[in-house]
Amino acid sequence: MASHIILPKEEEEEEGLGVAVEADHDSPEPPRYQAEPVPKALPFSATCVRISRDSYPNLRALRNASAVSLRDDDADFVKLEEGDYGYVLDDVQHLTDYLPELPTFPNPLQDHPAYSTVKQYFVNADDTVPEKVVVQKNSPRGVHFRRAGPRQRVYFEPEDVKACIVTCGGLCPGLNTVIRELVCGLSHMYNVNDVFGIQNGYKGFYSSNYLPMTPKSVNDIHKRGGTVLGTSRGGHDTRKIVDNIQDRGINQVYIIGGDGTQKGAYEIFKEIRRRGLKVAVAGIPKTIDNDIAVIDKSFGFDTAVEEAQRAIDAAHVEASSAENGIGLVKLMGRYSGFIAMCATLASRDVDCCLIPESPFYLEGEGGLFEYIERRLKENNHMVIVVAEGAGQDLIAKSIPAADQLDASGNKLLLDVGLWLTHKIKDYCKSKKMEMTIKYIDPTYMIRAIPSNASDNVYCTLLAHSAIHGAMAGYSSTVGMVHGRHAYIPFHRVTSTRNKVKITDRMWARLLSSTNQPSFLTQKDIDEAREADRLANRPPVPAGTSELREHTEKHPASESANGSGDVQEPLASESPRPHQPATVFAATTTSAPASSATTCVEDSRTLEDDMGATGPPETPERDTETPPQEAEETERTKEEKQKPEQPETPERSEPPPRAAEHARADDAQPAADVDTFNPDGCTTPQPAHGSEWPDDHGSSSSPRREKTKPEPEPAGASGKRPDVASSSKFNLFAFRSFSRDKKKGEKSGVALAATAEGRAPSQQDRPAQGKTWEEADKDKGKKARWKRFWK
Ligand SMILES: Nc1ncnc2c1ncn2[C@@H]1O[C@H](COP(=O)(O)OP(=O)(O)OP(=O)(O)O)[C@@H](O)[C@H]1O
Ligand SMILES: O=P(O)(O)OC[C@H]1O[C@](O)(CO)[C@@H](O)[C@@H]1O
Ligand SMILES: [Mg+2]
Repeated sequence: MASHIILPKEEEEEEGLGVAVEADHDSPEPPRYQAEPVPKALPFSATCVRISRDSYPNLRALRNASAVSLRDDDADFVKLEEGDYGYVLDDVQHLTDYLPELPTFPNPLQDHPAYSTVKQYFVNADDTVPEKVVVQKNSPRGVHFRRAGPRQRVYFEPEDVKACIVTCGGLCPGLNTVIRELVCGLSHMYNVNDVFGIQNGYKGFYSSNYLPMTPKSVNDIHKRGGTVLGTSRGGHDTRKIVDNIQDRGINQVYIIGGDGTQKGAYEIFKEIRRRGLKVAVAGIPKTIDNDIAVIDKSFGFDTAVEEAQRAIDAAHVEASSAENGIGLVKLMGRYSGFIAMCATLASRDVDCCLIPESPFYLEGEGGLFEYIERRLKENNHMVIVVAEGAGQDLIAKSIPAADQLDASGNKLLLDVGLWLTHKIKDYCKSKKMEMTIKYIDPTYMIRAIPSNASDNVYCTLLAHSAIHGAMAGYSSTVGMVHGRHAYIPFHRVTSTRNKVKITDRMWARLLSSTNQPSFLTQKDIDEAREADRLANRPPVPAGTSELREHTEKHPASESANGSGDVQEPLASESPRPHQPATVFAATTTSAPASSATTCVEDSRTLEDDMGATGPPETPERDTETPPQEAEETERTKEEKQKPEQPETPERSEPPPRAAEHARADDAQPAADVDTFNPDGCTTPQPAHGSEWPDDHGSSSSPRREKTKPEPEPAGASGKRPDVASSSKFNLFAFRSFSRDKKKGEKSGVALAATAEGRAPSQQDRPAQGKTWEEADKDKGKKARWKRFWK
């Protein structure tokens, strides 16, 4: 009888693919691995084709490989391996890359009573995880990452391992769980008992005693917030750190921290490699802001979003208990507004969410003040959520303050919550509006709590993945990519930052959930699209001159080369004209429901702008044409074709504003098409790779108590129509259009006559011997010929 062990997805394995320890519990037990003659283990990396980006021979593969710009010195550490069908592995560093003759040992897990019963517990050495799971026919395929997990052969004997753990940067729920699971995992899985804690971040390597850690000493720490090891910013001195690692005989370094910390880990690894030390470096990404690139989400993020609900609930209670009450909640998010966005979507009590990625303005049509006034009139109260990095450009204008940096070089932010509170108060006073505003800042309270159940599980798996990787000789960051754990090269997570994409579906869902104005001008939208396009450009060759040229050309992508710590929020420099864009890409407003043809074309254009390389109906491009060029050619083609389009009433050019409406509206039905995701992770995704639930934007949630008035028809009052309601209007229009079209399939001619308010005449009837459908076709043909000769 086979034993039934229910495994988390990470451990599940397709039969036959893995290198089985036990192929089948019913079959006689196969001989133990060490009983067989052990071939000299050849790590996969040793078989890799090492390709520098300067000399990359195949442009197509290069384009598919990466949208990441690299610094020259980072390019030396890139290990790309090409396979068939555009497969590219962006591999991680391995000890044998610089110490080729290292001996290997059987993994002690094979004799472990807990693990040896598990079918195929060891991952196949060739298993990889794709960076992109949603691709189009002609779009770049992205790269693959090495799958995390235990290997059959390891590069350390348990009794030789001396491991250390350090936590750096800001706090985050789950830090203690990761520490605990590293200590327990090393001990329980690999019999490693020499584990030390480094106190107070990077500087602890050279300025504090190392703390011995045992499973017993860490047993309960996951129930506490913060980090038992202490943390700090600044103090990264690569040479001193590696001197200490070397002097103390440490050979596995586990580094838990955010983007800055991972950059530090990379520097440590490079120095270790330069010195030829047999030391594995494992980075475990930590950030409450969820701003680390590539990975689905960072640990502690779920806990933070959950805890933020309590603050939002309190704000809602305060606001709804007062006349014209406003509850304002500030949440963390220096450059990325994920916590604010997800807490807003989860709560349904929020009327407005402001994040660093989406610039906003206060006064004038479509501004925040106008919206507040309207919302209070409609509902008597409102809740605003603001991410700490939002509106920094606006504050800087009204409170001139010298830019200050923390010890790690991060910009210190001004308190947007306090500033907004005063601004709103002043505005209401000037309008003689009675109101009460309560400002809640729960930021540090959220960060300080222990992690919730799902984060605890995630932390455990991350710790285990890190241990398996280090034991197998890899140096990398670990993380979940589309629900599978992977080893990700350091350069991948340090060269870009994960941000909310305001041109993506998730932000559109938020806008339609809150009904807030998008605050975006057409310029903002264009800039955001351009940024998306740049993020999806082919990689920049490592050659200095080309890189420099590229960086000068595209300053927006500067942050992508990893040169600067601070990345300004998108479009923050642009002055905020008091003219709102009347649309937000895929969600907005009212328009004539007739332009179905434009619908197809424009939604395609939208997809193009967001990084897709072309519509399915376009002929396949020459694979060697760089996508930017190809895209431009495509656009030029389209533009050239435009004047030749027939001047039917549906296709006549609307005035600029109406054209925007039409474009956004027309994109609406196509909004179900997933937007292209050049970074592999624009919005955090739930574990197991499923899409975000599509009903985030639904206003019918039982939790949403407030009633929203029915939208006025577009243009009726000259006011900007509500985003969500007008989207529904458009969806309705689209549906009725489809219904009509179906009927028209029976007889468009007859239908046209009916629409004109007359019975189908003899003229409308099909010619003798012809069906209604054939008559329709004939009519279409005639019209086309007419247009052609014209
Ligand atoms: N480019 C870099 N090179 C080497 N070390 C760095 C670099 N950037 C930051 N560090 C070091 O990493 C540590 C943590 O950095 P930082 O304070 O920016 O926090 P973080 O890891 O980004 O976490 P978070 O921002 O989520 O709180 C600091 O000790 C800092 O000195
Ligand atoms: O006050 P500290 O410790 O510098 O941390 C504040 C920063 O840390 C973060 O939580 C990132 O870890 C940011 O959201 C925030 O700006
Ligand atoms: Mg950081």
